[in-house]
Amino acid sequence: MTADDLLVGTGLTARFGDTALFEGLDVGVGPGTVTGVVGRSGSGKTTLLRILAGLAAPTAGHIAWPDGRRPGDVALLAQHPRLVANPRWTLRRIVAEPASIARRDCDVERAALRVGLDPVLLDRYPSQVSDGQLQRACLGRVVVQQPRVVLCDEPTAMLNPVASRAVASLLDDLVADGAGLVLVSHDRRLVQSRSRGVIDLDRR
Ligand SMILES: Nc1ncnc2c1ncn2[C@@H]1O[C@H](COP(=O)(O)OP(=O)(O)OP(=O)(O)O)[C@@H](O)[C@H]1O
Repeated sequence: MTADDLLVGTGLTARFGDTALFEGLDVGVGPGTVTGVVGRSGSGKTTLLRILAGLAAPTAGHIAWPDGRRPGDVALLAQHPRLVANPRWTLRRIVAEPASIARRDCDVERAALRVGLDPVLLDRYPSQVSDGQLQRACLGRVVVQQPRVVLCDEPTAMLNPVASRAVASLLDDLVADGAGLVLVSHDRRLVQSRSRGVIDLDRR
């Protein structure tokens, strides 16, 4: 953790029944940095992201935004886009939603191009596109939202190697623009080559 961290987790503990996923975990997310999270399936990676996003409470410990949290400051890119994307919305509406919540204009086509999504697909519904295309639309939302902290759960799991490299490069761009990234992945190479620090939930 450093003095300019945007988001700080202190003593984070997650327990379900008798099972402790992690205990006393300290996490700092600084601007323009990547914090990696690795661990076997079921080790608690998604649980940790949900706690950092404020979507779940830790069993113990707390999270804080030292200089305050404003609306739109955090985006969670989910592992399974179909579970989070509204099936009744077009991709255009899905991508644009953060701007409409913030009551500002956005260039949806530009965001689509930035994440490698053919703008022709913007008028389709989630059931009419592939998992990888839907994942790019969810990434397009992050581009539109411009959050200070991006929490990514296995962002390349649904993608072929070419698309994975494109997403990794886009995440690198977001970090270069100053976002703090928490990157969960089974791919230790993807994580280790980018991260300021790596949290290994298998070693806790
Ligand atoms: N709300 C809950 N109630 C009970 N158990 C839960 C709950 N949420 C998660 N778990 C359990 O906690 C463990 C960790 O789940 P989590 O989804 O965080 O793992 P993960 O490391 O992200 O796994 P994967 O790599 O397979 O996505 C799992 O055994 C899961 O069943």
